[in-house]
Amino acid sequence: MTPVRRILLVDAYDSFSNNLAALIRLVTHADVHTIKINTYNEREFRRILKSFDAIVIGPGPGTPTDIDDVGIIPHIYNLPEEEVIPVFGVCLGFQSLCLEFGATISRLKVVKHGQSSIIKHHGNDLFQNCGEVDAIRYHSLRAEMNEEALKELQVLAVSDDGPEENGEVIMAVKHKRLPYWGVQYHPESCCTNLDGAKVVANWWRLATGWLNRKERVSQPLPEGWVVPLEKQNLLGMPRVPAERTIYYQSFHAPCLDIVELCELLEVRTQQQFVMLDSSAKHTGRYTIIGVFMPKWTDTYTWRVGDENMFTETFGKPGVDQEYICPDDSPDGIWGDLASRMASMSATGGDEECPFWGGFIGYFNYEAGVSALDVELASPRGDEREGRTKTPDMNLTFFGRSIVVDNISGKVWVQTLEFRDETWVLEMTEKIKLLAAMSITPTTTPPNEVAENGVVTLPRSTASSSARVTAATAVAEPLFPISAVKVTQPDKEKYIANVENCQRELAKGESYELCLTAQTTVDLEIPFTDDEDSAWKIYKHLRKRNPAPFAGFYRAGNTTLVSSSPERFLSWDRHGHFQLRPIKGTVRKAKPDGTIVTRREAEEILNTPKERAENLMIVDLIRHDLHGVLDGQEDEDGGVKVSKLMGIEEYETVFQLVSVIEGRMGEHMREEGFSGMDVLYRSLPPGSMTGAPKKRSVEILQDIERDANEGNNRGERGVYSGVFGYWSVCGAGDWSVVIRSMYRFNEEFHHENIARRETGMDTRRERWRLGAGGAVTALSDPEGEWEEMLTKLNSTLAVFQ
Ligand SMILES: C=C(O[C@@H]1C=C(C(=O)O)C=C[C@H]1O)C(=O)O
Ligand SMILES: NC(=O)CC[C@H](N)C(=O)O
Repeated sequence: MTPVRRILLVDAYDSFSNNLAALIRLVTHADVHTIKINTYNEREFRRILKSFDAIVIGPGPGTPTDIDDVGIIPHIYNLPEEEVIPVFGVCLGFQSLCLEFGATISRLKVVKHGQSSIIKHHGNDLFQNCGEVDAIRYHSLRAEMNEEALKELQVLAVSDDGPEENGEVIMAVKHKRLPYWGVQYHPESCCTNLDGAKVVANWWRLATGWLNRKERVSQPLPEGWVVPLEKQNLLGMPRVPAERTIYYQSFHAPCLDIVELCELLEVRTQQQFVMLDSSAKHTGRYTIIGVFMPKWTDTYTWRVGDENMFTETFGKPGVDQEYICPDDSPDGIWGDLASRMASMSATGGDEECPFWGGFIGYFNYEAGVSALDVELASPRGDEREGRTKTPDMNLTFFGRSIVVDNISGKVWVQTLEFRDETWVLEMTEKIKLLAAMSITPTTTPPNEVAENGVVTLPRSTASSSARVTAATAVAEPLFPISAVKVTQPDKEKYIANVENCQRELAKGESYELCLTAQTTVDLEIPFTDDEDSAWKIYKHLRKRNPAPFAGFYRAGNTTLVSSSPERFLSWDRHGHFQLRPIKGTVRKAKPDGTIVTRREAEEILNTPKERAENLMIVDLIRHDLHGVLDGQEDEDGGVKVSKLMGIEEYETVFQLVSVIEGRMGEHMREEGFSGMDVLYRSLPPGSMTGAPKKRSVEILQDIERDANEGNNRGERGVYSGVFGYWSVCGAGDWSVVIRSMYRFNEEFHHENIARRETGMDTRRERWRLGAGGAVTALSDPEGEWEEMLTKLNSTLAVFQ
């Protein structure tokens, strides 16, 4: 039996390399190990190569002429004769091959990011038995041949971009003597056709042919070869059996009104209140309320870089600190959460109910950036206001909860606490009574529910127009206009930043950048008005901009009011994962006052620009999922795109939405992996960064820092983070914090005391809103500004 071959994938910090690894694994049946371009020095690298049969050099940001972008790669082509090893280069890897043998690297006149081209080839070598190759390209740079290069390299394929664009662009080469091949396009993209992916099989046939002729045999892996980091789980030990048992009551209450339910639970007067809501009847389905228990419910907050986590217990004065990690371990807080959850997992809940108790809260954008191992700009924006006041992680653990299925009308009242049955029974009675007193059924008839729990909206444009009109109708303002001061991003600055982004795209530093900007709303509220502003805003937003991932979170010094349409990541207790990135936005209201129909939206969203934007994120998310889920022993593991660029209708916009799914097999879960491993390794959400994620985050941090004067200093804060739950039953669901607003409860605390003392009649509070959009090479800066405003206005309109 021939031993299993080993392939080394050298990753240049790209967001598609795990897709490439998955494709190679599938096609070659070899073991694929991934290292970064700078994991090893030259000496170590050469030693390691002896254990491999071939190298794949992946795509990446930057240019092959810059050593920082390619690291170890050039050494691969300069190995002594006896160490030569077959190579397959993709995009940056292809360009580095061409550069090494004399080609010149220049910029494309018209860059190609997420767009497809027909690749012209002769059906030989890499393209043997390939029919029409329709392939996705992600590049700003090109390799151009000259006499010197043509002595060594043979061109195998080109694409003809036409004289208006780039003319003929080289798409594949091989070395004439040495076992080196490369392609400029991306065989691993989900939109490259099968003939385009076949080159990997052909390369492997050619590479193994060469290996056999040379009788090159690889050595065993070096002693102590470490498991790639991604394969270590946060828990660091096998799954622990559940110790707790949940007690619950369930009943049907189709007339239950969520707002009334929250008011029954005293949202108006409670200092702390937490709810994940589904106010639109598609995608989202459940409303989950975490019920605070005096002296019992803990809220955990943490700041990036801190060794301590803070714990605040509801109804108890003071804050406790707990040591969690040394500064240099990025896993610290995440590992800590995984252990906490392991010790709290429970059994005995209703299979139908997604949440049985557990953590609810958010990780902000900066928490995600640090999980990606990118250093945060310093100093942090709020440093002078006290570090604990603006947590990057803010989670509350709930033993008591109420869950409402907004489709079937089923309600669960549950507790994880010991001897807490009385609370469950009393709460059940209260809710039944509340529902009985309600008048109109608020749930959707079950026949609109698809099998997967996703409800499709009616296609009728007439009904949608009516709804938009209602949503945009001028209502009584929530706060008197004179009490509201809005500070919006500066238009010129935003447009200049779109252009800054596009300059980076043209250089090959990124393929797509999700640029954002911050808006603040300062309110002056009479001391006599004791109705809580946050709840007032939420109720309004719930009606005005109903959203599948809406929610309200007030704990740990923060109030977050969300009407997000975007699921980031969900997982169920059986290891099924789902991500639903949105990219591509059309505003429904036209400037002339009429409404965009679904057909018109389809026309706008079916353009290369919008589809490219969406595709890049789909490929990026596949990569994120592959990163954790690949290499499982269970056969049912894997990643698939179950919906590509569907059009979804929301209150004020149409959006292009894709769905990517994956499965974590039982074997992995037994080892101790959980949904948190996937969440941790997928932050921040790719739809809020662009691709490749790491470089894009770095670029955006620079660009946005410059844009955000005032106390944000380029931080996105809760906006762009994720908001959701991780339940003791093993399930989780997290949305992207967009179309949302938040405030830090203690901001102006001292000023407000002074105001009252000096006899002023108003108190101050500041709400923060972010908005943005993906910038690509095809973006029109003015259009991007408009798109940002459209998104901003979906929430800002509450104040106008
Ligand atoms: C950046 C925002 O939204 C993101 C960007 C989108 C786009 O570029 O079309 C769509 C949804 C979100 O992923 C926002 O709402 O502020
Ligand atoms: N996808 C890639 O590898 C891109 C390579 C290079 N950064 C370019 O833009 O051309």
